[in-house]
Amino acid sequence: MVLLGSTGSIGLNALLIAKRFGIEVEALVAGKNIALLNEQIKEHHPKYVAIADEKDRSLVNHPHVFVGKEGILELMQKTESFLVVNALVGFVGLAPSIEALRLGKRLALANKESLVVAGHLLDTKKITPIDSEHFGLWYLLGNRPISKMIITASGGAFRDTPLEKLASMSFEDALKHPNWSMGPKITIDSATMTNKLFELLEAKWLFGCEKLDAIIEPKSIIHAFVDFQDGSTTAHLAKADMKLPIAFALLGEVQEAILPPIDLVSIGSFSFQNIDKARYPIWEIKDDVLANPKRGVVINAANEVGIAQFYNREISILELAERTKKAYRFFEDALPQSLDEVFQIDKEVRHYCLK
Ligand SMILES: NC(=O)C1=CN([C@@H]2O[C@H](COP(=O)(O)OP(=O)(O)OC[C@H]3O[C@@H](n4cnc5c(N)ncnc54)[C@H](OP(=O)(O)O)[C@@H]3O)[C@@H](O)[C@H]2O)C=CC1
Ligand SMILES: CC(=O)[C@@H](O)[C@H](O)COP(=O)(O)O
Ligand SMILES: [Mn+2]
Repeated sequence: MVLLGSTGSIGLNALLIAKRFGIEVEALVAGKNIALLNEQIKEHHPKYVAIADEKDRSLVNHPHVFVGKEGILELMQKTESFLVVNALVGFVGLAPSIEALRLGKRLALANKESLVVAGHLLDTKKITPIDSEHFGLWYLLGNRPISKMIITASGGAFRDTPLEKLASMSFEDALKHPNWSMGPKITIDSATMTNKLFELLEAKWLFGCEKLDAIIEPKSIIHAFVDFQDGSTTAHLAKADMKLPIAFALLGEVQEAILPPIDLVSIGSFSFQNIDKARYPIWEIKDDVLANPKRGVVINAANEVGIAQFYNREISILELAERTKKAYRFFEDALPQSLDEVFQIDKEVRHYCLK
């Protein structure tokens, strides 16, 4: 396989699964964590590697090092593996997703931003999602007619924070996810509920279901529900551990234990809540976004700029959502019809948000 984002949270789990099932690692792509990349090179012997910055090239213990965004695409063109795992974070993952599909490869996609910004322009038949809720939905699907898909949210780091304290919460506070251990960007997106908005778009493009929603399940044990037209509802439960969705994405089918079983008696009870717009102001645009899913590129660009501003202590977490909504309203006509337009709109929105 070709693994993009090998030094991240998903990347590390993907390498564990690859090792356990003897999947050959043809190429590794990392960003700035060269020390970890060097360890991975030693263990997995990839033919090619890529990194983000030219200045780090000489630090990489490998004879075939590609560099930068173009370098990732060049690396992909060299590889023979059928499977590309895209675990890059953010908009930078889009071009490699496009390239993987152009090269006729199967795309195991953790980089949900690719679907958020350009889901209508990607061939989702060639994509296997690496996301716990979408894995759960896929697992539940049968041949019976569906009326609704529902995914769950943990509520993120500020689920129980008094509302009046939200504005003073720091980036570091927002990184304290109650259930999942993940990279920083998606953990912030969980705290703002933007992750769930993205996941509804992801589900829309992957499954084509018109009725979609999300509710809070604070334990992150139930990941998805499917309502069927006959009145039945089924649920997918599993421990909060990405190795299960990753194993299916890498292997297609899995017949042995990846995680221990759920012990319902020790869990004891489940509770569910609606998503409160006062705590998660991004949720005010949820219905509009689902009615206009091609506008995901605007939300993503504004959100990426806002997260950097939140990190730099220029804005609060509440302002992050407000700025994203402001950009969403300002760019109401931005409906990309091509991948070129996606890149153009992304650029314009970032420029607007940085003014
Ligand atoms: N973590 C999770 O459990 C889940 C994650 N996802 C999605 O998966 C994706 C990855 O998330 P996660 O693993 O948590 O993120 P991390 O931040 O942990 O990892 C991101 C990876 O991308 C690399 N990277 C970032 N920028 C560049 C760049 N410009 N060039 C090359 N490599 C780069 C990083 O390299 P380095 O660290 O070396 O700089 C790292 O290997 C996200 O889109 C997220 O939404 C979806 C569901 C669950
Ligand atoms: C592991 C995974 O799939 C994440 O997307 C997770 O869902 C994030 O947690 P939240 O439910 O808090 O967004
Ligand atoms: Mn998820």
